[in-house]
Amino acid sequence: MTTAIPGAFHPSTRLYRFTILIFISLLVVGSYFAYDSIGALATTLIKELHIDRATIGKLYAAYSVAAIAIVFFGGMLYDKLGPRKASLLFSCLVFLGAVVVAAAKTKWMLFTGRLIFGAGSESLIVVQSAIIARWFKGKEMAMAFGIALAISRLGTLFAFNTEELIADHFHSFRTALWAAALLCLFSVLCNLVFVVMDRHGEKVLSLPTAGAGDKIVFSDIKKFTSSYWFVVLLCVTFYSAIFPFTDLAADMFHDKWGLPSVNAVAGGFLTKVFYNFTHMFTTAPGVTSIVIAASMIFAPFAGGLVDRVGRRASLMVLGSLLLIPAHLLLGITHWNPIPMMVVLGAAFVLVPAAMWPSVPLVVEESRVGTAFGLMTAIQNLGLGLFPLLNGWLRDKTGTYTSTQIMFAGLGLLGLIFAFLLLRADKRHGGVLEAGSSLRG
Ligand SMILES: N[C@@H](Cc1c[nH]cn1)C(=O)NCC(=O)O
Repeated sequence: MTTAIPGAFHPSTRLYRFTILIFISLLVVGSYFAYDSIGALATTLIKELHIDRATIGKLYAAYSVAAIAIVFFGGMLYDKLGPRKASLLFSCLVFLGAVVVAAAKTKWMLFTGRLIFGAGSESLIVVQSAIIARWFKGKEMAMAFGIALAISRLGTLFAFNTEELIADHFHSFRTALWAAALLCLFSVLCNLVFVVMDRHGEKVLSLPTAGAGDKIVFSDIKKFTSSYWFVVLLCVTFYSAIFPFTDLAADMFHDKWGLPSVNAVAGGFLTKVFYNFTHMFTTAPGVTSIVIAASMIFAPFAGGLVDRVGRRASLMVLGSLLLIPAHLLLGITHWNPIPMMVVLGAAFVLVPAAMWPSVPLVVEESRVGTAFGLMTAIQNLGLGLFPLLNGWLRDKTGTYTSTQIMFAGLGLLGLIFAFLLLRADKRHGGVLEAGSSLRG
């Protein structure tokens, strides 16, 4: 009798797992790009559509309202439909939402598009997290989350560094919004590759199939431990101090530091893109994207570190702490903003790299989709409310000082929740603080 040796691209190999990871990361690149198209184009949209900053905030709020309404059910749908059907459903919804935004002739159509887009996009991010847990639990999970975050955030980085350029080059902000829709279509195509690979892997490795989880009932939520709830509270305060800030940061750098929206340079479109990317420290959207760029470079390394040494709760304490001085200094001084943006980028590595992979460690496997869904729904309460407050405070006071103090306050709240998480984790056996060597 001969024993078959698995080939180099057998589903049990690292190569197969990491190839799947690339495609499930590309699955959300389009939606990350489209999400921040609005913030990246804020200065142009305000001018061309005659809207105020509060309306920019409202477009983000519309996204989050839809997400709050649907994302929890999206998590449950993942547990019911399984990764393939759920990801296809939501990536098509993302594409549809982006098309409606790009084609919008009225303000109401723009809001409808953001609602459809938000319903699909946040559910898709939940599905992405659950798929990573499916393929990487007990292996290189934090590193996988780190790589996925880094690749997904490519969408954000490109949005901030190309959207104004596309609008400027083609003399139309609408072309920039169509570029976002096109990238969402690319993500649907990446989804199809994932579907084929996941189906094959499921057969060969006997992975749990759709609907294998127990029936989800609302009362199950009561079974989540205090560690889970502190992770959720930290998630909402931490992300409220990052994304609602970047939504209008390009406008702040334009307004307070006088940075231009694009660097005017002669040549073709690609020359302009290349020049603006390599001079990102000199434009308002470029400086905004420093938070994203810094986080992208370090996310996979931070993930690898978390897998080895653990200390998830401690890293969340450190990351939350960094937010406070960075936001305060941006608000109350006219110092060069670049160092503060790099510090925010460091926080934006530490907390997410430790936080997202903590969820599968503190909830039962069959509840992972629901747990991510619930966490993302609650996160969106902040992602919906704080862009509104940010825009409204800026319109009312004429400066961004008060909004920066608000973001520093959110950092302080996050720090308190991170300390409470550290204490709760000690009571629950220290699973979050343990590294791979401790867990065996
Ligand atoms: N729920 C998302 C929000 C988002 C940002 N850009 C597009 N969607 C999220 O929290 N993503 C995780 C991250 O750290 O980027």
